[in-house]
Amino acid sequence: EEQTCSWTETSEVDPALKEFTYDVGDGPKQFLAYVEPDVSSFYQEPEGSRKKVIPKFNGFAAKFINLSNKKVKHYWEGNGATVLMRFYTPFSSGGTASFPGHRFFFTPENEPDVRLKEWVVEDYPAGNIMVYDPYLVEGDEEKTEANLAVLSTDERELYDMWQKTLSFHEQYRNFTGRSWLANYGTEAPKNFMWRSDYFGQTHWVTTKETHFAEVPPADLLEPISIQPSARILKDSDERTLSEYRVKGQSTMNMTLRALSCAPRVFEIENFLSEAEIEHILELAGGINLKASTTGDVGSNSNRNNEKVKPEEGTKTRTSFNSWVPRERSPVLDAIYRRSGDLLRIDESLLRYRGDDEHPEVPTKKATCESLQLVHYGQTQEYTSHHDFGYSSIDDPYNGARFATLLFYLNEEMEGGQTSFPRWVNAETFRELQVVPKAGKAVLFYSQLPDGNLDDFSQHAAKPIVDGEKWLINLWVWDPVYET
Ligand SMILES: O=C(O)CCC(=O)C(=O)O
Ligand SMILES: [Fe+2]
Repeated sequence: EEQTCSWTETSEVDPALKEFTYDVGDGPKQFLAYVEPDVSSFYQEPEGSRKKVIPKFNGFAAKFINLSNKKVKHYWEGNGATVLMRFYTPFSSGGTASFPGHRFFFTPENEPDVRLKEWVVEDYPAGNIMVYDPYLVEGDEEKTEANLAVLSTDERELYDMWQKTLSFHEQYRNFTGRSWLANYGTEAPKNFMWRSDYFGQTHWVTTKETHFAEVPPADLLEPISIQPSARILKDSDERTLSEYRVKGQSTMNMTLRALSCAPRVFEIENFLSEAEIEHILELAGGINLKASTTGDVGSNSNRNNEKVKPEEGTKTRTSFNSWVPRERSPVLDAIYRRSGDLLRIDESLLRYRGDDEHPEVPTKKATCESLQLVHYGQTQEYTSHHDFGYSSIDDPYNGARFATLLFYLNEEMEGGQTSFPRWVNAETFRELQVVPKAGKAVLFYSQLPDGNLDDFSQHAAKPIVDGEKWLINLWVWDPVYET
């Protein structure tokens, strides 16, 4: 068989995964936890030869947990203003990117003056997880148990699941130095993850989805079928609209280059061709972009936790965006297939599937979101945030965003870099900045190889100083996408 990527499949375990023993109350168990390697290894140098530089940026993910059977309101208090963030349904969690010293509080749903619990965010990682538990009497199990008697059996089950998660979190943090931001029981990602062992590490992967050399005529760019049976391509099948692609090329190589090891960030030059960019921007011309609404890192359980409209002046995201489904055009479908090859994720996982396609995956739905088209004008930005959210404690799959692919559609704007302020390195306290270049893709993972959410994946789109920025992004989930 012809080799299609630089990575040979082996049973080798990622050396950053270390076994530790924990106990959440039902006996000792083993877990393979991600332990951040010594920074020297990122430079391929002997252990201890380099020292990690503490970044100037001191923000991180603050996760709030409502361990009560009542709906509560979550407020942020800062800069002299009190801002309602969102509602939390019973036993749900949510979060936001925060900084040491920030103040938050919970109130009952209809009593804004009653503060059920207040927090001042501490340093990382101590300040990661904020719990409101009205039943707990510190150091008195008997009284706590008596208080818990008000819970129904179902509520008690959720409460106990949270207790296991919190207990695991503490043991995991003692072992790894990081907070456990996922639910207890979350497994290692099912999807393939490219290794990023040292700066500049490269991987290559081939794709049959070669570049479009010209934009096909409009009548060939109509939406395609969503029927799984119409989507299956055998290896030997010709790719769609091949007469408009680069001539004489049946496969194309893509090279991933590691920009950061913790978090794992790669750049891929020339992922999109000029013609593909032209097509996407043409589509964009017919799309009515809306002001971006995301501001606080949500829990995935949007069905429960209503967000509230961010107040003017507190928006973390000032760009405009729109969702573009994969089936919108055959060229977009090709870009999804190429993205699947890049991530080494079967393309069928990135669309609605037939019964015989990946029956081991518990849903038929795509495990990714629609492409998101984003436009930033002068001064617009997306302040530091995480792409992940928190799955509900009773989500049997613990689905969460896994990887983000950003595709830049233009270049030479001033500002507009994608920054990773917490990248682990031994040289500078400044953020890692990726400069947009037309056709370039950036890949980063929001999960760690042990299934935890990667707090260090925090990133921002720097404000546009001059010009504008166009980009599309693709969010891939693991193991399933649930809303
Ligand atoms: O615009 C960028 O460079 C980053 C965008 C981003 O972080 C997002 O859309 O989640
Ligand atoms: Fe993002």
